Amino acid sequence: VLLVGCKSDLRTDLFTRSHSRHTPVSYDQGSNTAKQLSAPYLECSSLQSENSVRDIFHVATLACINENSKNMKRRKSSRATKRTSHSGRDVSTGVTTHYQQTKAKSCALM
Ligand SMILES: Nc1nc2c(ncn2[C@@H]2O[C@H](COP(=O)(O)OP(=O)(O)OP(=O)(O)O)[C@@H](O)[C@H]2O)c(=O)[nH]1
Repeated sequence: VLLVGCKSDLRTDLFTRSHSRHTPVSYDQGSNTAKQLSAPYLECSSLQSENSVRDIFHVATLACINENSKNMKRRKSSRATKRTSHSGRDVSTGVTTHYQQTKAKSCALM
């Protein structure tokens, strides 16, 4: 989960500050809410910079890739444990069995 504060330009917009009934959220408010969610906090303004919006997608993409690779590592290690227990060998020795080697080569990524 990423928490994204949008329209960050309104924080410094004089018209918004003097005429709007709503007060823009401060960086600290956004950041604290993100902490409660255990999520990174980012801000952007499509009005000020297209790059800032692109950066959000960049960070979100990297977060997805990292999450996927973590999940794959978790899946791999749980499969290794299963294989080891299936082969009846002790994992704590760190010895790679022939069974593990041949199975690892046959895995398919979807
Ligand atoms: N000040 C400011 N206004 C913005 C920004 N991004 C969008 N707006 C304005 O917000 C309004 C809504 O923008 P949209 O791009 O239509 O937002 P949306 O949420 O996709 O709206 P829908 O397409 O109706 O779902 C428009 O008047 C935009 O000009 C921003 O970064 N800063």
